[in-house]
Amino acid sequence: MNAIETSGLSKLYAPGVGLAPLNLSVAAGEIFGFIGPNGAGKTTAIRTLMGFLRPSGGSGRILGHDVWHERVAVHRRVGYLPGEVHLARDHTARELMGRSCRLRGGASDAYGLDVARRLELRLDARLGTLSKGNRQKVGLTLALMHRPELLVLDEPTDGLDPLVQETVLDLLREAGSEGRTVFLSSHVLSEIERIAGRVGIIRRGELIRVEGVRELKASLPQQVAVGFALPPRVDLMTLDGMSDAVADGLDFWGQWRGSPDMLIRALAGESLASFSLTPSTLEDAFMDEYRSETPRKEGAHVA
Ligand SMILES: Nc1ncnc2c1ncn2[C@@H]1O[C@H](COP(=O)(O)OP(=O)(O)OP(=O)(O)O)[C@@H](O)[C@H]1O
Repeated sequence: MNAIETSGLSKLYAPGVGLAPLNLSVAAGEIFGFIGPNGAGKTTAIRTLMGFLRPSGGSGRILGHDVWHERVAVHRRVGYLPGEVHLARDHTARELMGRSCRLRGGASDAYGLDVARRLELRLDARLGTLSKGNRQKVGLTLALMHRPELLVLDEPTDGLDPLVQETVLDLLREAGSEGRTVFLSSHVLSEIERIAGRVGIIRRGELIRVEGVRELKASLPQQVAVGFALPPRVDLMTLDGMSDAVADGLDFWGQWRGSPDMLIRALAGESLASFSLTPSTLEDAFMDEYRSETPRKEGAHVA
């Protein structure tokens, strides 16, 4: 059974605004990254999946439960981090964790305390006095503490400093290696690239691409930069697989699609001062997707 399965699940706030029919399957044990620019529909999709928004059409199942009709069961089984963490100001993280354990029939807080320690969370501070980043740490601890089989996280590293961001990525990787499923949205493409196996790109309410991170990156050209020590005999521009090439004296830049072997063989008899072949990042893939879009009318983005 897939951890997440949707069939035409949609949420329209107004005609053309919101989430277009979404068909998505996320297998148990996957780390799936959900990426898209501001206003693309990530939070709408996540809140609809969690049963906080009533779907306008279609259906969805989380761990086998209907996302709307069985949302109580979904909430019991999923570790959820909302995009904005709202907490009772007068309580402390320790109190919220205690309450969460009691609600689960006296579940242990041992792992939660470990997560809180790793995130350097101040357990006894009044939540109303905490900074945005520290509130985020509380939200993360509450989402992770019962080792749920599915984590649904809306921008988990938002507002955190780089060291804590690293810790969050470690925690999510660990969840993945324990066979648990992680579905996270992020603007920080480099972090999705480092932990996710697959990504879905959402644009203007529509899921436009779902692909493995490796495949997505492999489909992109690599950036070539060559500095020749002596005038070259080879004309790199004519190589099959080279595009967007520019030569300036002894310097050459271009985009290479193909195996590095071929390029290195072509350069074998040349005298080089420098050579680099830089793999594309998820950021490049994302920008590529966005550059290829045809402009549509502002405000009318969902079919
Ligand atoms: N309650 C609402 N009522 C009407 N329109 C809304 C509502 N919430 C969101 N929208 C609109 O739905 C679209 C998707 O918004 P959503 O917040 O899901 O995007 P997002 O991808 O999460 O954006 P961000 O990255 O900025 O958080 C946007 O056009 C937004 O203005």
